[in-house]
Amino acid sequence: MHLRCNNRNCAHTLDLHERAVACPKCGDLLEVVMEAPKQDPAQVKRMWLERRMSNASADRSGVWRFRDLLPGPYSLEDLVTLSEGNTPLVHGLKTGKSTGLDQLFFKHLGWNPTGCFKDLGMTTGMTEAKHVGAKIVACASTGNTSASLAAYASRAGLEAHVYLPSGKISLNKLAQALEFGAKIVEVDGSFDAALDQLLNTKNDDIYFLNSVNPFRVEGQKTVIFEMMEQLDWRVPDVVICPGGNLGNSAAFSKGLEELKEFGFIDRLPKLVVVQAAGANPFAELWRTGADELTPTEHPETVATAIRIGNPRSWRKALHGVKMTGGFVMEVTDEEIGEAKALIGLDGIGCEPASATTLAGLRKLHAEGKLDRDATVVAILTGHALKDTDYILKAHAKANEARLAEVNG
Ligand SMILES: Cc1ncc(COP(=O)(O)O)c(C=O)c1O
Ligand SMILES: N[C@@H](CCOP(=O)(O)O)C(=O)O
Repeated sequence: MHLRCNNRNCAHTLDLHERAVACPKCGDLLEVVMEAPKQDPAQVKRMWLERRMSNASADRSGVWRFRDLLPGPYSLEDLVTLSEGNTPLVHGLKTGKSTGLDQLFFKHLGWNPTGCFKDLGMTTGMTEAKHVGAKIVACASTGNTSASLAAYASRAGLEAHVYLPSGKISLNKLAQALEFGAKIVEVDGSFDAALDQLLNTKNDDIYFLNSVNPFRVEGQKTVIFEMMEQLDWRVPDVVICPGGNLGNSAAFSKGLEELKEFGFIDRLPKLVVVQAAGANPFAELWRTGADELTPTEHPETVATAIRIGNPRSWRKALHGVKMTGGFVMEVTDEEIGEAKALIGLDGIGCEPASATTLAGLRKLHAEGKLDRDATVVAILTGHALKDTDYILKAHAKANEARLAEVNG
């Protein structure tokens, strides 16, 4: 197992535990090159399931029970874990009807310890940070990464610094970062500016834990392993997820590629990535077929988690979308709001960014592009209570409209 530059023309390799987030030769992102497990896929699948029944801390984690396809080896006592993962696949009822799909499932990653998928990448990233002797861990964030980093850092006994676009993140997420003891650095400008500022910080004591860190991607790819297990290894037709900084899309692509390469599955679902229309550089790249991504200078959307103009993992994500025969699309804030309300009425709930998935599916259905018999897994990335301000404002607006109707 080692690190390799993601640029196939460079393919520079580094030792697995070298502390780098970019290739020292060409500056592209790095990835962990995984080796096939020693046992055959059927044996590994059985082992993964059996671990769910075990009481050992490493096995209770819905990330580390897949450790045969994760970086390591780490001593099991050294894993920084909060028993993340093991999130359900929930059948979409009203939401299914609204998309004409009988087999619509939500993989709800918002039901993780800090209410977001970031925990899956943070357990692997923080374990590696501890392994290489880091003292300070840091990230830029639209809110969720900072909450998760803060929680896992306190679990690991490390100092957490979080760089946040001032006044631009949900207070619920800020409250989490404070609760878990992070040091807050407010940055004037967008998330992209905050990430630039952090990445340009010349401080060797700081260990970066945004999804540009390949160890984050490793944990997040286990979503695919768990989803396949829950579907009894029947490959769905579509996996649809929101696109912000594109760490998740990159991770899902890697998870799918490894399962296919190592003989766990024999075909791939289409990976569909949905962006908000006001923060859509990846959707634009897809639409125009350009070779390079042009960042959106002033990204704007109600879905603050994906208010991102310069997604760093776009090359990895593009590889995955192309490899699976998928595509990239965008939805408006209004469409996000309608979809979010429907997910709420299904008794599930999610934060605005997550609702891009259902909004995308509703759009595809309206265009006649969804097959009723298709099995579709929509990835919900954050819990409903992550952005209560959005919910209260949306309901105040709905009440005003109702009152206006009653009063003629
Ligand atoms: C709730 C939520 N959904 C979606 C995303 C987008 O994920 P990614 O940045 O991995 O594309 C983020 C953060 O970026 C998020 O916090
Ligand atoms: N939505 C994210 C943005 C950056 O996340 P990362 O996964 O690239 O670290 C957040 O919550 O900050």
